[in-house]
Amino acid sequence: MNQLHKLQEYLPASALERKNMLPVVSIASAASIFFASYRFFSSDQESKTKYKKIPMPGSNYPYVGHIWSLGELPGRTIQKWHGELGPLINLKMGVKNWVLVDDPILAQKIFVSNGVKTSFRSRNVFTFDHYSMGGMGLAFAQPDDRWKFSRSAALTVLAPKHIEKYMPTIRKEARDVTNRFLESTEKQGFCDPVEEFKLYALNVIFKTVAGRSFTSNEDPDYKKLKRIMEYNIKNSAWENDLSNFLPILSVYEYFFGTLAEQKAFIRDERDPFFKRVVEDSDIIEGPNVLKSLAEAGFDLSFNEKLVLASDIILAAADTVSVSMAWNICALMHHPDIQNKVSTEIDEFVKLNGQLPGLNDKGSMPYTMSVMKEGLRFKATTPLGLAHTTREDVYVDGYMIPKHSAIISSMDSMHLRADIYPEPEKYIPERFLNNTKPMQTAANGKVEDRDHFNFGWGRRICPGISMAEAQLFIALVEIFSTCHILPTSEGLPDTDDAVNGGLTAPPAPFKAKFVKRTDIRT
Ligand code: HEM
Repeated sequence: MNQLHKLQEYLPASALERKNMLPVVSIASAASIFFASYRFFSSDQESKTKYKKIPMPGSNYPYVGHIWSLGELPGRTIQKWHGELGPLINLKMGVKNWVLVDDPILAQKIFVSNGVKTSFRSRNVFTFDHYSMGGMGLAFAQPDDRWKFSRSAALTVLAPKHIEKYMPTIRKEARDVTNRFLESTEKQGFCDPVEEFKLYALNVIFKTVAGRSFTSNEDPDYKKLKRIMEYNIKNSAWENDLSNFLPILSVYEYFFGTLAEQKAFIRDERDPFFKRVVEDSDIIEGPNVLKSLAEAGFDLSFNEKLVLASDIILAAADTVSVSMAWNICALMHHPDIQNKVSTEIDEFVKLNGQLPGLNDKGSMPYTMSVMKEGLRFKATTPLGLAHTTREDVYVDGYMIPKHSAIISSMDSMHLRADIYPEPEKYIPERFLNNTKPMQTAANGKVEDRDHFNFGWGRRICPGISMAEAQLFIALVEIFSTCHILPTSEGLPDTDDAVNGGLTAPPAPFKAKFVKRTDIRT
């Protein structure tokens, strides 16, 4: 249960009506709001009145603002609010100001044209102080010189030419997960794609970063790493950082006990595990990202390497496994589309005598389109990773006050009918005219982007090519060998998602992976 759920149990929405609030809570909260208001309103008052007001949804309770109204899947609620109020909306999240955008052109202006002002991260105790050891690594560091150095290191070692080195690993893991699907279906009549893709994604990224992999999801080290990953993803989400939004709650830290527990988790679980990863990476045979850093001339301290390794594994594993699981969930509803992918692969094999590899993506437009449509159909991170601004930002007649979190509403952006006709339908053909590599599309003109899952500007995901390699090769391995069928329980519900913290995976579902008998050679 996250902090928000705990608090909502104690304080249901009805208790938040102004008349019901305890005076003491009111006074303390009012003090917090005053403090926050001072920060917002210290922005140039005069210029503020000249700018268009950013619409705000009505369900805004006293003191807590919109926190209570976001629901179990905030991305969905926010999508509804965008539908009612337009491409830019303003939420009051306790003392924090959130501005959300679902129009890519406007997002480009905010995150890219104003990138110098809008590339900060919020400074949370867990992510900044504990997880990133005071701003090391990439994901939660502020965009200072240290971050720039780590980012350039990551971009170098994750560039396509380096990824070539990891292709045998990706291929092997994709084959292994396919075999596990088939075996599990044979043994018990079904398999669990959400869980199996976790092992696939963690194995690939752990082998890439640290040179090691796991043989099964019973391996104690695998269980430990999975726990570290899940804990970090969950605790990096705003729902577990409530005292940042409602400072009054820091008084009640004992109520949650979360900060102390988070600090202990990093100290007692994350750090020892990753200390070993960094130490072993030098002596383990074969290529790995940590070795490549030194080979490419990036001299990072031990702790910088530890946080960077943790960042890459954390950012890569959950996102890739969630994206794959959603795509399979959608494809189960479309046997015709599965067949088209299989046919494209068969034709490639007939011509070339082998399965397509990374450099053959150009000959596989339909498979590329399926990969992209999977990412569009269900956004991996419904709210991306929030940026913050330290100065007022002026865009299209609006003023975004300094210290606001700026969020790309991924769910909503990917379901805009003006960009993606019939957005609720899974139609890979919509990408047949845009099959360029996702890295190229993401860094090109905004009008030519395929989708927006990898975020924006200076903080755009540095792992796009690695993600593409894993998603593409997994599709190739699976559909060169299998059909995916529903079990007797029926098809999975493509609307049934789970709040996983930063990501929103599909609710667990069962599938039958059956060996193809129609392979055309
Ligand atoms: C489908 C897979 C993936 C998705 C959807 C995804 C999405 C994202 C998003 C939305 C961000 C935040 C961008 C922003 O702030 O605007 C991000 C950041 C990041 N991603 Fe990915 N990612 C994926 C895979 C990967 C992989 C495979 C790696 C590494 C091998 C990776 C490494 C990172 C890192 C280190 C950051 C932090 C960058 C920074 O703050 O400077 N990601 N990713």
